[in-house]
Amino acid sequence: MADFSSLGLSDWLVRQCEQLGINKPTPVQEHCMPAILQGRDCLGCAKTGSGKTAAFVLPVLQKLSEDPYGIFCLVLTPTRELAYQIAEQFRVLGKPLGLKDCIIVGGMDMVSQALELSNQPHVVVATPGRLADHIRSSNTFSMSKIQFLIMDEADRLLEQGCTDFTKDLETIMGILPAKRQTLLFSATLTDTLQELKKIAMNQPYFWESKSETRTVEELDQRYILTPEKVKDAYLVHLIQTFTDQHDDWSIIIFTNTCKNCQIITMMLREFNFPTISLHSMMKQKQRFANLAKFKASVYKILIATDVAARGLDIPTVQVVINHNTPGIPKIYIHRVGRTARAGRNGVSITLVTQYDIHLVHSIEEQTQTKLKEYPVEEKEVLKILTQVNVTRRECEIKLESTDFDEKKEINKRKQLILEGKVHFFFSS
Ligand SMILES: Nc1ncnc2c1ncn2[C@@H]1O[C@H](COP(=O)(O)OP(=O)(O)OP(=O)(O)O)[C@@H](O)[C@H]1O
Repeated sequence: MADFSSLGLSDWLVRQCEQLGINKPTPVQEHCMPAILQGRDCLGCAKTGSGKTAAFVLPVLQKLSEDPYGIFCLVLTPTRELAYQIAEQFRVLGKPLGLKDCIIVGGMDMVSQALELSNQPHVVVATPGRLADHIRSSNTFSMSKIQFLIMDEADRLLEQGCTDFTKDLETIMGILPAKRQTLLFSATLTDTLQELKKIAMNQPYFWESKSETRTVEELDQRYILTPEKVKDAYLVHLIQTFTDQHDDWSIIIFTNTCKNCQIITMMLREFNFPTISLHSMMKQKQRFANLAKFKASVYKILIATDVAARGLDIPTVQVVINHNTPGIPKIYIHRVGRTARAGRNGVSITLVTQYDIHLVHSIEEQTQTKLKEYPVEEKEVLKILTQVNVTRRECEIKLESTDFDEKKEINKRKQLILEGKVHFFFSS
């Protein structure tokens, strides 16, 4: 198997990798890095936790060290937390270079970001919306000489989901030079491959990990069939069992809405579980603070919406619980990919109601994996059912007495105004 030197990396970068325990290239690194170093565009599709970030960070740092200037590289990514994580990889691996990076994401102060942008950082890591805002509102920085455009979670950036990046991407592409290298990475590129090939036009090198399944072998994928009303009791029972058995485990629980995320967090706290939440209705500083506390294992349980489904790399996460069955198999692949990363083992448990069975079938079809039933002592679950449901109801009432729904409405309207769909702030 190749080592990093034989792939074309300089000794200083190989040493940096070794310091981080990155000794042998993973397949996505082994295949994509030489192509990138040769100056080709690259589309890399490899499973979750397989080292895609280093597959683009390392060759960019290598090229940057040969001809350092700012702004050399732009990385786009769909979520703010992911932008910080990617910037950190650049910073740690690029330390000997004195790398200057700059993170441009929504929810943070725009003035200080503008100042940082004008200081010509080597690498800018951004979410599309905020970067497009800067481009529209200021002329104090130029990206006309960037050598690399990287889209991490590229399929998400291009798909027209609830957050549609199309307009912002058009604005960004408008200021980038045509002569550049474009690198696109994701665990789920194939659905949007044709669109992505239009962005990476420079004879793109395409690499996809060959495997029968789309999830990693180290992941034990389970389901529990449950009536809707018993879901929370199963959840409490599962967490109780895991925390009784393991001191060092962290758990991520994915929920379908911000409100549900908030209620489940409140409910689990009533049962004295060390729980913290992450969703888009929270202030950005709070989001970062909560994630940092979870990463540091101050809190062992993170309740999150799909804002945390992609890319986050937290090695202590041993269990992912899907409180709802994801309607889109791709979302399932990213959610369960928060565990069993970099060769570690992990378990995912999806709570499935009778109305979700067809969703499980399409997940199984897409991932080419059969989910196995997770054995649970039903008697134990039924013992706590009433207490759990009463606690949940109490939490719902508590949340209703706050301005949570009102805030949600205001956020929605702000979004519509920003998208130009409404031109004034009306009151209902
Ligand atoms: N060659 C390597 N050897 C060992 N560990 C590695 C190697 N390359 C990367 N890693 C580690 O593997 C973990 C997962 O890498 P990374 O976050 O880049 O995965 P990914 O492929 O981007 O996953 P996702 O699709 O979920 O975003 C990280 O902690 C990273 O430091």
